[in-house]
Amino acid sequence: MHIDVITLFPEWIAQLEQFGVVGRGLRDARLTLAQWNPRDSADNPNRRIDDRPYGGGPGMVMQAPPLARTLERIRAARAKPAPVIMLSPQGERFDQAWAEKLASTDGFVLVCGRYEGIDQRFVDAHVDFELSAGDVVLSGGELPAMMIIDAVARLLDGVLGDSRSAQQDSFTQGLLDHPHYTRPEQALGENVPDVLLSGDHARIARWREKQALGATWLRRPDLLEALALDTRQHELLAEFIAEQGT
Ligand SMILES: COc1ccccc1CNc1ccc(C(N)=O)cn1
Repeated sequence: MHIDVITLFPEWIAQLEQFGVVGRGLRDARLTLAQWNPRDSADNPNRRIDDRPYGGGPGMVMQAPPLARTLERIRAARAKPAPVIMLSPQGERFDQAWAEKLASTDGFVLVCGRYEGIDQRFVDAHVDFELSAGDVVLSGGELPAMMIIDAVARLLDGVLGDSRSAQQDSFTQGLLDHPHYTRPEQALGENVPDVLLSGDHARIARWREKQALGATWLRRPDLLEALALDTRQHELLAEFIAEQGT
């Protein structure tokens, strides 16, 4: 998996190699990253790559030609053409399903805009997907890009310690996660739920699924709508709801 990132702050993206499981994945080359600065493709001595918006208005817009030349350099360096994804508040919401989709590709290009945005002619000519990290306006696409890189890297073989299937991430099977506890057994004046100390793995799995169903019902009923719960899950959720009143 190879990810090319077009960004005005290449050293910021390169920092991903320093930290955590994704950093190790990068150092072990489970996935590889390359950063491309559009300023290196500027056609002026001041390396300007933005200009004032036609039609007036505040701020600056990233110009199309330096971005297009940057993409040409990426194409020349890469064997196969890869999908071009631009991060923007106008994009489709990035979610775990998108992470799974991207993790099954050979790689992609991430375009990080700054300023008020990117000249629409670059978007029309070269961008395959516009993705958004959420309904929030940021100073640039770099943080959403790093979020995508992290979410995808975790899904690649050899990046997470134990096999990924052992890491029941929340959103697995479309539910929120169950609560987690660890030592010490007494902490902040509270104990650990007895079931987790019982050693009864079937009972523990049942409790965890019930908590995941309950948390989803309480916080994200929209996710629950999207799921076809089986009979057992309906019974577990009913039990959770019945206990809510107590
Ligand atoms: C006004 O900013 C832009 C406008 C257009 C493109 C890029 C930017 C850069 N900013 C971004 C980028 C992404 C997200 C997101 N929600 O994923 C939020 N802000």
